[in-house]
Amino acid sequence: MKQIGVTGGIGSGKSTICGIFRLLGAPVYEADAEAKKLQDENQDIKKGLINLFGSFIYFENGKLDRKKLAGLIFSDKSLLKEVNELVHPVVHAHYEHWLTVNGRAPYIIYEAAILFESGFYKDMDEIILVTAPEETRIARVVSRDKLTYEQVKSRIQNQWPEQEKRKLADYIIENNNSNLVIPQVVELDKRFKNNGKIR
Ligand SMILES: CC(C)(COP(=O)(O)OP(=O)(O)OC[C@H]1O[C@@H](n2cnc3c(N)ncnc32)[C@H](O)[C@@H]1O)[C@@H](O)C(=O)NCCC(=O)NCCS
Ligand SMILES: Nc1ncnc2c1ncn2[C@@H]1O[C@H](COP(=O)(O)OP(=O)(O)OP(=O)(O)O)[C@@H](O)[C@H]1O
Repeated sequence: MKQIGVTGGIGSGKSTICGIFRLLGAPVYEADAEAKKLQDENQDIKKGLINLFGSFIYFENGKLDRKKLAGLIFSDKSLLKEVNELVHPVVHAHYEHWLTVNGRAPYIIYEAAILFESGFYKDMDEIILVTAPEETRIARVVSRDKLTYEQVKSRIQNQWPEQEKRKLADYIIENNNSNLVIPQVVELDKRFKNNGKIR
């Protein structure tokens, strides 16, 4: 079983691409979505975040105030690092467990926005980078999440520049508004199912 990492900057289209892999039968682990669930449920993360910020970072119903956390960490690199160091080991342990259940498929997809930044790319057999021009990505996220241009920019400033990611990627999916993405994903799916060969 191959572990395929899918990454890309904010708004590049990772989730959209992973949705196509899922339709083709691949198990997909969504690290960012799982991180959000674990921030609400895992007691070690909850205690750690309350220690760092105070109990106001959680709502009374026990859910994390993500908007508040985002406002604090994306403008402060050292706080972001502390939060990452708290959350990432728990997500990785959760993923290892998920693999024991889903690892019988020919390949699995591990989707994460900060696969390179976290260092977890080293555990992957191959890496797909999803790309789109920065202005396109910002426009997509502003429209999807109702964030401001500046809020999206501050997240981009905490992610590796595209040219650094390109150097470490095995495959690149161009998800601009002119390339068709489904054929690019279908070709990669064939390759991964056939052990690297295109038939
Ligand atoms: C800080 C949080 C609560 C803000 O929530 P919010 O709903 O506003 O944003 P959302 O989760 O939809 O993230 C949108 C995008 O922001 C960017 N982003 C998120 N976390 C990070 C981060 N730690 N570093 C850099 N960029 C990030 C990504 O491009 C992501 O796809 C949330 O982003 C979060 O939980 N981040 C941690 C995710 C994580 O650690 N993932 C990796 C697991 S190994
Ligand atoms: N080729 C495309 N053309 C037009 N819109 C697109 C395209 N690809 C993705 N989108 C839209 O852009 C937005 C961002 O895509 P998606 O959520 O897949 O990105 P992501 O990389 O997972 O984002 P994030 O890092 O913020 O989680 C979504 O609203 C999606 O529907």
